[in-house]
Amino acid sequence: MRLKPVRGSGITRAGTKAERGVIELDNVSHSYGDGDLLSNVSLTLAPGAFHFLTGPSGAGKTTFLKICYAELLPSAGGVRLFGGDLRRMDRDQVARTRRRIGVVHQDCRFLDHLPLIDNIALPLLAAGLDPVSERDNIDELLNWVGLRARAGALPPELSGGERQRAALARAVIMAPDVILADEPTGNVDWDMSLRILQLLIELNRMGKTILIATHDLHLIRSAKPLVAARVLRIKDRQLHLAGADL
Ligand SMILES: Nc1ncnc2c1ncn2[C@@H]1O[C@H](COP(=O)(O)OP(=O)(O)OP(=O)(O)O)[C@@H](O)[C@H]1O
Repeated sequence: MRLKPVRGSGITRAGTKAERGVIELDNVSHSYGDGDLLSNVSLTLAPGAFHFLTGPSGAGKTTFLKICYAELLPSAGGVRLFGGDLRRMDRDQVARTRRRIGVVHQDCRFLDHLPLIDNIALPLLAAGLDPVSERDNIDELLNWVGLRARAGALPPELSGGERQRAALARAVIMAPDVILADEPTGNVDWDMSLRILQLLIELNRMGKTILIATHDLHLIRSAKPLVAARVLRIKDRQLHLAGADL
């Protein structure tokens, strides 16, 4: 799979030379109003790195990812995306920057009345591009995730594993530099979990930076021989680097 950059996407590589990390959080804290959920968390995601993010249910993994892709501004602290300070970006800059980050949402977020192929093309439409001219790219992506025969299916007709792979295809349609995946193997059997993990590892070998939030320690252990991954754990509102004890 080549994952060719989408033409005319407006994605800028300006500032790349100055990048230290593709995503940098500096002393980030976040509260939904009832005490800090995350407290003084810092992280630099280096280009091409592969990270897992784990922690118990409710620890703040999804919140952490939302901060990383600028869906949520943290209550305090700094966020830099591809070298740019999020708080100094205007709406257009934020939109362009977010196109460089592909997200696999925990709940997949499909439009149920649209066939799978149109759901995968949605990010193209949102970026003002013509999906028809990207048809080869979409077909190649569907092939890559093994869903070419399901292109016309509606999301409710898909199995859990098909939905997760479709969500991954949609996350990479804009050829992002970073992929954030929130429980991408939730509700699928073990063979399918490994298949999805392999797809994410393949993307990493193409140079993509990967961050996977998962509570599945078995999945993380299975990745060990396949990829040099760092494992981050949210515990007691802090981010820790997990050791060999995992
Ligand atoms: N928009 C919101 N408003 C208020 N509270 C929220 C909001 N989003 C999340 N929370 C709360 O913040 C806490 C952390 O939620 P989050 O989804 O980030 O955790 P998580 O580690 O991803 O959990 P899980 O593994 O169960 O998906 C939870 O108690 C949740 O109820």
